[in-house]
Amino acid sequence: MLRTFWDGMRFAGITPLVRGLLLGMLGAFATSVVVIGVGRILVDRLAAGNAGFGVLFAAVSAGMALGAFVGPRVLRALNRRRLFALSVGVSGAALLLTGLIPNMVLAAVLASITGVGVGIAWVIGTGLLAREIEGDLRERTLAFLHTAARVLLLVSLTVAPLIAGLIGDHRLDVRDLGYDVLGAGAVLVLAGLTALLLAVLSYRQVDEGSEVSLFAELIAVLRGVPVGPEKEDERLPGTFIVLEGGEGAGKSTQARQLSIWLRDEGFEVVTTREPGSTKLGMRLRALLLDKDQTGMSPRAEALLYGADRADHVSQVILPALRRGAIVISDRYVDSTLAYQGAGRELSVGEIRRINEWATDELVPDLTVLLDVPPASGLARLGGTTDRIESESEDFHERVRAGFRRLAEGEPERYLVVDAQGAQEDITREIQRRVRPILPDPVPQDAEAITGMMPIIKE
Ligand SMILES: Nc1ncnc2c1ncn2[C@@H]1O[C@H](COP(=O)(O)OP(=O)(O)OP(=O)(O)O)[C@@H](O)[C@H]1O
Ligand SMILES: Cc1cn([C@H]2C[C@H](O)[C@@H](COP(=O)(O)O)O2)c(=O)[nH]c1=O
Repeated sequence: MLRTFWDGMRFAGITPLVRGLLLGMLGAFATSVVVIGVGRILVDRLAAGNAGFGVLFAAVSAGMALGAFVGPRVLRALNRRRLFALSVGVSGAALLLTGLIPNMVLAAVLASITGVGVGIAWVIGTGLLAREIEGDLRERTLAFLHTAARVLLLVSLTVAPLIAGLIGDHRLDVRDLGYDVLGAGAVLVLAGLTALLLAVLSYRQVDEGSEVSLFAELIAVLRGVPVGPEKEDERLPGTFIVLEGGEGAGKSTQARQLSIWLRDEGFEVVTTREPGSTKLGMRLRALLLDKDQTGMSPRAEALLYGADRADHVSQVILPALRRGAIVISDRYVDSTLAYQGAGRELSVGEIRRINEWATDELVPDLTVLLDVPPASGLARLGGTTDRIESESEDFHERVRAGFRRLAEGEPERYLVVDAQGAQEDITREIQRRVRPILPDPVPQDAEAITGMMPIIKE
């Protein structure tokens, strides 16, 4: 256990985000276990007995479940990183108040608030960690997190009651006013203050430095108004669909079928691909796939794919989406995350950030992952292979696993299809998934028809 803990400590500091997440998650978790640790002593002092402890325990657990399942959905307008640090702070503040105001009813309410904070922090924290770190490192970091959580549980069940006992209960009389200082309350205050401090430290590490202050963002969310200047992609009238997968998975085939169907349905469709859909892109494609460039440094490779994408987004994809078209792209950011991230073993978190910048955070409405064993996909291609196709089998296996992990991380935005099935079946499966996200078809002469409406003419 100690070894896992130590290993994790060494890796925990890789990026400020990971460090901030671990600090915050452990801070939040500590608040819930301290409630359990000294809860027994607290309810005895408040004359609430076994039933009181049961209520306290149930309040924390129910709060955690509520926070995990409902919190991020209800508060989805708030930046997730900020919501993370804020929920750590809320669980600390609730714990602090529980310690300061010794009252059973209030303790139960505050315990549930502590639980909600912990639930939100845990669910956002694990999600962001999974996105930020890859493979073995992710396993180690999660192992570290779980070991540290167990240590915290052990400490709060043994050391916290001991400290509460050592502090003891005292009565403070100031003039006519009396205040009961409880040992258990003091432990809760200390733990609450620690969690608040960790929330601040965590906030500093995880916040991306938005131009909108946390306070302004909170007020906007509570009032139900948009936070800061609306991002352009939230207002784009078009629909962005991406086909991803390894070599020979059938992306071009399915992109073609999809565009034929959508055109028949009356939509303007732009079919495009990466790399190589702009003038600059064509030159980058030639360079990237040229076998003479074997040995190109992985970072240069990732940046060149990013450069192609930046040009592609600004010159082809965004203008089409602004017009309200349906854009179907054969490959997008996930290809870099899978090929250069998983395949070349670069940091997926770093690649993601570079690409967020390159694409101005344009995210597809739907990504269809055509999943095929590399050997089968490559066998379909035949002929000569390019620089990337001729990579080792291990490389292509890592790429496939990388794609699948991305889809597992965001199941609502992906359709994963077994690409070994018959082409027609795959086409039908894609159509079934695409249909619900389509806008109402616009007739070709819509402008003329709209212009004829009397109310618009006047
Ligand atoms: N479901 C399928 N079953 C068998 N063969 C298929 C299937 N889908 C496509 N193919 C065939 O596999 C070959 C590669 O298909 P396609 O070009 O669509 O793949 P791709 O994923 O775009 O490839 P690349 O990675 O080179 O871009 C083509 O000959 C195509 O006809
Ligand atoms: C976008 C993108 C692509 N690649 C690789 C994947 C393929 O081997 C080639 C593109 O060829 P295709 O026949 O058009 O599929 O480039 C990559 O490694 N990283 C990327 O971001």
